[in-house]
Amino acid sequence: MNGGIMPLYEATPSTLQVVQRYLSVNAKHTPILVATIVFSLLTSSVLSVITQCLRAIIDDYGITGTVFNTQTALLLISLTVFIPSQYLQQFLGIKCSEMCDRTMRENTFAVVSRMNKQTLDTQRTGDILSRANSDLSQINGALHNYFSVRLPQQVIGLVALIVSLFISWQLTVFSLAIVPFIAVLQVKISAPLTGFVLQWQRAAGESLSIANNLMGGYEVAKAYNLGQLLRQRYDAAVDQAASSGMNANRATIWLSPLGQVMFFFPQIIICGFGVYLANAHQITSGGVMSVIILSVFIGNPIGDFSAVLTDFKTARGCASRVFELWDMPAEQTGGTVMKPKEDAILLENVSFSYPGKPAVLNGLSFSIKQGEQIAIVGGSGSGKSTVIKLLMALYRKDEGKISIFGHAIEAWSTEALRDHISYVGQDTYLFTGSIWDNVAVGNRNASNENIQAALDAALLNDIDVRREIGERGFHLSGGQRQRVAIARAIMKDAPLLLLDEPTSALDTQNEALVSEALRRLAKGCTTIVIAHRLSALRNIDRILCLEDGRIVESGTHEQLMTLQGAYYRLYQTQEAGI
Ligand SMILES: Nc1ncnc2c1ncn2[C@@H]1O[C@H](COP(=O)(O)OP(=O)(O)OP(=O)(O)O)[C@@H](O)[C@H]1O
Repeated sequence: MNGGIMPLYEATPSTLQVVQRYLSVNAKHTPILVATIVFSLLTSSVLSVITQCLRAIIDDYGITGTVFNTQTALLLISLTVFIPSQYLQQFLGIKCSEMCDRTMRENTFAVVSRMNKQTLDTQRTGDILSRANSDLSQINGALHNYFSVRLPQQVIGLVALIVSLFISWQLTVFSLAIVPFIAVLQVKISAPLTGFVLQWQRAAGESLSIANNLMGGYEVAKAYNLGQLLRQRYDAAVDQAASSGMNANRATIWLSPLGQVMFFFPQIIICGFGVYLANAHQITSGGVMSVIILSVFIGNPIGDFSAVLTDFKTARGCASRVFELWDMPAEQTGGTVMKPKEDAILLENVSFSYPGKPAVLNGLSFSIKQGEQIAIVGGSGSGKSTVIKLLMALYRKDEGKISIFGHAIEAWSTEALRDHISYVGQDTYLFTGSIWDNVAVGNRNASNENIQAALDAALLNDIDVRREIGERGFHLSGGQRQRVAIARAIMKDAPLLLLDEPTSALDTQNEALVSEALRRLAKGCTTIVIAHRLSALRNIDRILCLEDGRIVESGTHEQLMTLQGAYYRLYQTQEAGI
């Protein structure tokens, strides 16, 4: 079902490993967990006092004929303490699960934002989103139940068990004799649950990927009438999710009646055996009454054992998927914040191939002086964009040497390197918000005057820059989007400018506007431009012609035309409109 997607884990981690990792990530929330347990203990102690008081009241009534005594007063005080104690226990339990969820979500987003591009290429966005959202929600749901209801129930059940043993160990032990057998049966039935949950979540990720395709490529999907095809794929993924979900539920359906038996069976035994013991004067009637009340508190966590198991197995499966995401290789960090030196860019014998693909760059060498403006040209798929991706450290070269502003690319801190680069691509990504917001992200310390100046320089004074531009800037034209990207780059004011066919998707009028904005942006910058229209390169300082992953010609437009080599042929082909 994963198609060509790279599996992340070689080996599935054990339950213990997943639990240990979860606990260590959330270790900082231990105090709140301890507070939950303390209030659960307080609640259970109060409950025990209440049952003891009831026992004494019933037994004393047989002797004194009155129900109003110190036990009654204690009972009333206990009931008063019980309410706030139970409130705090639940409140803290919920807070604990919410804090853990927050930590998990923050860590997951941090991991996604640091993801290595090479690994990202092999994954599906929908699957990543599903792990970062639905899997985390499943874990939170299970924890919410556990910390707010089940953990307090377990603490109360444990204290009730101790008190019950104290009142009559024979009655308590006998009534619970069946519990271990059913618990073992439940553990066996629930064994395949984690596997089903994993399949279920994977299929959910697949369906999200397909929905993502429909929304992301809406126009193409409509233009090619892909609705039905995508629907079929979506239905198949949802069918797979439903059948894995049903398998998981089938196991849990069996667990539930067994839980009920575990809850009721002890009570039936206590009633029968309790009467027998009372008749034999081995326990008072108040004692039997107390054990019956306590058995409800003991029975609650026992009866809920199946639900705890289901939640645990579900959360375990989802947590292992989330941790799998966390273990994806991150972008290389470290390196130093360098001071740019004289030389701008130097590539020596650089080779690179995408994972599992033939080499794209084969011993590529060129250098660019500071302030120089060069163009890289070449046939489709010759590796022009790949050069730009290497310079932005999105991918790491396989061999050779890349140095930027006098320092090897590996020595740079990735963030510092990118602070020195402005990039404008073919398809500009704009964030939801206004034009103003999108330009302001170019330099978070900029004044309003600076932003306005950048908007003016990018020829954006014909639009209301404060209006919302829709998701990804879809309420703007292609030319307007490009000019927003240029204004953003102007704000950044970086010394190295990388332009990857920024005008290729534009009509002539828009191209003229964007080209003028680009000319203003490039002033004083070292610039590498990948250009599709070769006739626009007449004024560029130098043109590098790429073929088979290496530079085959270099010179000005005039020089290369005179050479009548690779560039000349490209030019002729373009002029002929082929
Ligand atoms: N992420 C990727 N994973 C695998 N292969 C890739 C990836 N990106 C590009 N390629 C392949 O690498 C080769 C070079 O691609 P690149 O985008 O650098 O070419 P280009 O010269 O910019 O092409 P164009 O002018 O058509 O945009 C192509 O064969 C392409 O299919």
